[in-house]
Amino acid sequence: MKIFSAEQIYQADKSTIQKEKIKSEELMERAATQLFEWMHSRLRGTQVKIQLFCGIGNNGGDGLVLARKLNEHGYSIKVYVVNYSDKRSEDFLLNLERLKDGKVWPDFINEESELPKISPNDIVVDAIFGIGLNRAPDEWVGNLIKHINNSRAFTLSVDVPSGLPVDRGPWEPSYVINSSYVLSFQVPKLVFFLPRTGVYVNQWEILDIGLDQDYISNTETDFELIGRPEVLPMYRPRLKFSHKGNYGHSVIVGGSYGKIGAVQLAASSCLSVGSGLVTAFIPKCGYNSLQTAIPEVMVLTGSREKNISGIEIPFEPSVIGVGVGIGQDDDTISAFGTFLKKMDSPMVIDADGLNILSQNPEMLSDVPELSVLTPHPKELERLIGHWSSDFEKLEKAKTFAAQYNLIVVIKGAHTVTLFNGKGYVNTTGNPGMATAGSGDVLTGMITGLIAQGYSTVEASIFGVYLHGLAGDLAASTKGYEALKASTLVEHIGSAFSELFRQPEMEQKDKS
Ligand SMILES: NC(=O)C1=CN([C@@H]2O[C@H](COP(=O)(O)OP(=O)(O)OC[C@H]3O[C@@H](n4cnc5c(N)ncnc54)[C@H](O)[C@@H]3O)[C@@H](O)[C@H]2O)[C@@H](O)CC1
Ligand SMILES: Nc1ncnc2c1ncn2[C@@H]1O[C@H](COP(=O)(O)OP(=O)(O)O)[C@@H](O)[C@H]1O
Ligand SMILES: [K+]
Repeated sequence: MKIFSAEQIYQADKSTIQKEKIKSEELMERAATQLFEWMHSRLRGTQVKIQLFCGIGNNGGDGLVLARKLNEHGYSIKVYVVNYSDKRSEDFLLNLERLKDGKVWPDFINEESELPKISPNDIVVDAIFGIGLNRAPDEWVGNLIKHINNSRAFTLSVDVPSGLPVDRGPWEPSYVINSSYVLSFQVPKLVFFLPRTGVYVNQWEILDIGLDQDYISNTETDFELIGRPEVLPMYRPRLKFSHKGNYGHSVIVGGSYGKIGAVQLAASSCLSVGSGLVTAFIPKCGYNSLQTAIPEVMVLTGSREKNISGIEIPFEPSVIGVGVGIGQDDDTISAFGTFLKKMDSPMVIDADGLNILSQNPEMLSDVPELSVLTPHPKELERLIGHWSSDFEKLEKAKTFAAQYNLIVVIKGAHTVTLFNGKGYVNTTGNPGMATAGSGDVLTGMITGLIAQGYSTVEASIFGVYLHGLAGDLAASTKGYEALKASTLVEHIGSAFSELFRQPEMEQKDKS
């Protein structure tokens, strides 16, 4: 699903209004009717107190239309207009009159007003600011936002949490609504998925307000949300008369004394994702444990006992995944540098492989083009330097990826794969995956997919999605805390099956 910028959403709005020959107030009515139906279908007339806080722009206008409809259906409502500016939008004004026609008179809140009482049992509708927010809210508005947050009432945000800009970090982090649920119009917003801004969004849902489909399909976006519909077409089926030679020979290079488990995890996930053959290249100390732990994996050892001091692979592998547990011994660093110079087909580089690159940036130009780098945020910072917001991070990482023609997979709660100026935002995964070795599993999975003929960018997007899905399936039986990286590997098979589960079966499972 495409993730639009604010400008693109305004364009989609305009294009819909022109094409359908409707007025903007009709689009507002349509959007707010969706909000109302969402609430009504859940509340079914329950007499809970609903406090609506509406700004003076179109986000506030949506709130006023919602208030009118709730009132018409007998809900117990209280409407506040947060009067932060005298530049009220036309559709806001129109709907203010319509609300008054229904005998609902909002209270106007300004700098001098007392903060209204909000009980934790109330429902708050947050329609103060939408995507039009373009500067820091005034202090008194910020204080009202803090007051709403402190109330602990269920807070339903219209389109976006108020105070959260959609194209940058917030000016003042405490002046943003902590939303229990965001009903976002037509398209998800990038800020929902980034670590510093996603924290304001507990849950979100898209309401389809029927914006111009042609505009939506023909407009290129900088980011795309990756769900099942996006990954399914990438899947490469296994053929009936195929043999192991058809699915590639992966090599995992890594490990050092005390960190052989990283290779074990990467190699077993590489096999589980379908690589035809897998060989591990490790220091001697890991030989027995690895051979015992995974009989299916072949093992090559270097000349040293405790670390890798030279990388010699006596055959032509389909792909190499390098770096997990490899350490940063001086000899390992120079072995890695020499190895990069020799290699010209894309590889997957993780963990200490990335740290070696950060400390020896001259090696970066030897990394084969279209290789996949899989940093967690700390490793990324070592590669591209410090950032002051998620947006700056993404920009810097995009520039870095373009400079070396690489794929950069920024791991996290919503892993973002960057390639060719575009970001692919993953939707699977859970906090149970914040555990030792889960990154090693991802490295093995991406490597194993490339071995089978997936392009490196597809392997990254598909691998990240499948890795998160394996995590979600694992968490559904193990819970978050007990989830171990090896449990992820065990769930790769069911993650594949889950990809093809039919929607009817989902319905059945829910009942
Ligand atoms: N296609 C869509 O997605 C639709 C969007 N609509 C609504 O329209 C909203 C956008 O409306 P607007 O463009 O009117 O903007 P907002 O309602 O988000 O903000 C109101 C206005 O306040 C001003 N402002 C911005 N930051 C401020 C600050 N810190 N202090 C004081 N004033 C500030 C700006 O001039 C802005 O236009 C969306 O979020 C959505 O709720 C719907 O009404 C119709 C369809
Ligand atoms: N809160 C989270 N939600 C979803 N996925 C997560 C979360 N925390 C970590 N992950 C995933 O787990 C993996 C962790 O990788 P990494 O930090 O390299 O771990 P390790 O070095 O221990 O292998 C990444 O793929 C990341 O996206
Ligand atoms: K809002």
